[in-house]
Amino acid sequence: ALLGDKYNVPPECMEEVIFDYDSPKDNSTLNKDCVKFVSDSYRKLQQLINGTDDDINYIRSLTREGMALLYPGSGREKRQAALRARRECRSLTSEEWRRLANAIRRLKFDPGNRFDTMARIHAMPAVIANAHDGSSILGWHRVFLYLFENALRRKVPGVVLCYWDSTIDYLIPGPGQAQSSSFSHNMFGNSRGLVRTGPFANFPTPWGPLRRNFGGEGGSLMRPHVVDMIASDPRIRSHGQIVDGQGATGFIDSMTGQRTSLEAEHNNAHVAVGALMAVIPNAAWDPLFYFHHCYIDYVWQLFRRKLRNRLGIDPARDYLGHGGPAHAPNAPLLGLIPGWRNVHGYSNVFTQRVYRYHFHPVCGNGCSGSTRRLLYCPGGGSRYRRCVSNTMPGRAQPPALSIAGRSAEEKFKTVYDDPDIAS
Ligand SMILES: N[C@@H](CC1=CC(=O)C(=O)C=C1)C(=O)O
Repeated sequence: ALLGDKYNVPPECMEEVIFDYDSPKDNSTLNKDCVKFVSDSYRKLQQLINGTDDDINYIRSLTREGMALLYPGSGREKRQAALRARRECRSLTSEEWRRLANAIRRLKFDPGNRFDTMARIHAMPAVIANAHDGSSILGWHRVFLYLFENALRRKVPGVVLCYWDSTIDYLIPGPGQAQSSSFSHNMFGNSRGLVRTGPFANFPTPWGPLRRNFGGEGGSLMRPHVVDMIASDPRIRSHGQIVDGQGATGFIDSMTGQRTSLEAEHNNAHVAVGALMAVIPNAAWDPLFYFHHCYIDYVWQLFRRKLRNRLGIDPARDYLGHGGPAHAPNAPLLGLIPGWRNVHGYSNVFTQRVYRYHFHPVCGNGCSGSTRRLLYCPGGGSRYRRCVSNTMPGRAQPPALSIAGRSAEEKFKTVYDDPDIAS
């Protein structure tokens, strides 16, 4: 378990990290060295993210709460709740989506603007180096999404993040991706220019009102066959093949013969959305960032599940440290939970104790039970045939799958064994 790990917070200091040592009642009983360890960690964090006292107090309470949820059994936590179920955003009911979008709006517009506090963590130079272009990208963003989700749940109890499976938009035939129902007022808002529709319309950012530039800067949405390879091809069996950075190898995309990785595909989707999303220090100001990263975390979970169930490899022990010193296994996981090292982002604890994923929308699960007519099943093929995004009314395209989508499904149709992913 993580708690006993020699690189973690000293086990005798867990109480101090998790619980509020500032309260007079508790303070007398705490180990003074641990109190120092914790306050030093937060002081460093404050310098790192250039935060105000107010920011840092907020992050401090968020990380404490996060630790207490991750480690039930330390005595004072609530009874363990059911795992949060993260789903594809378009399969939420209108009411579920409204509540989630509202939580994001409140995080942004309630006093304190914690939405921007979180975005600034992702933007700091040392964090950028730790969280991109190497092994730690996956774990760093997993922990970040977890804290962000907890922040949303403080605004609207019970909300759970959803993921944007952009392969569903990729599969729109012809040039219709920018008119995908993802970019309607019902979902993420328009894909080009100032975002004027949907719940994030006119979101203020340090670079002016939120804008997107879909398709204007190159890139590509997530490609279905690449996701299917990561999820199921037994030759992709090491984290070194799905991240970038020094020492990482990637894998050969069977369709193009080019080398790629999950990280590279993820970059391409950032660039496809364009504007703020295309630039690392700006990206987390577009709420789409969180839905896209939730999908990357989902695909990582498919990969982890393959490692464990099909290849007998514990994903938590496959932290390889590609990408240079900031990605070394025991280098600090910056900007998040004090005392954590990069390896801790690969822990199994999140999907064992906090959340699980619903399988992405395919014909065999009724497009994940979606009722909002944002998706359709193209018919034919196996039950794992992906649902496809509708385009906005009046701009409908004839339903047909791209060649890439169809051949990938034929090749990998038997490999998704259990449509609902427990851990
Ligand atoms: N800068 C990356 C894309 C990108 C990656 C990120 O992780 C991000 O947050 C924002 C953008 C590229 O050009 O390929």
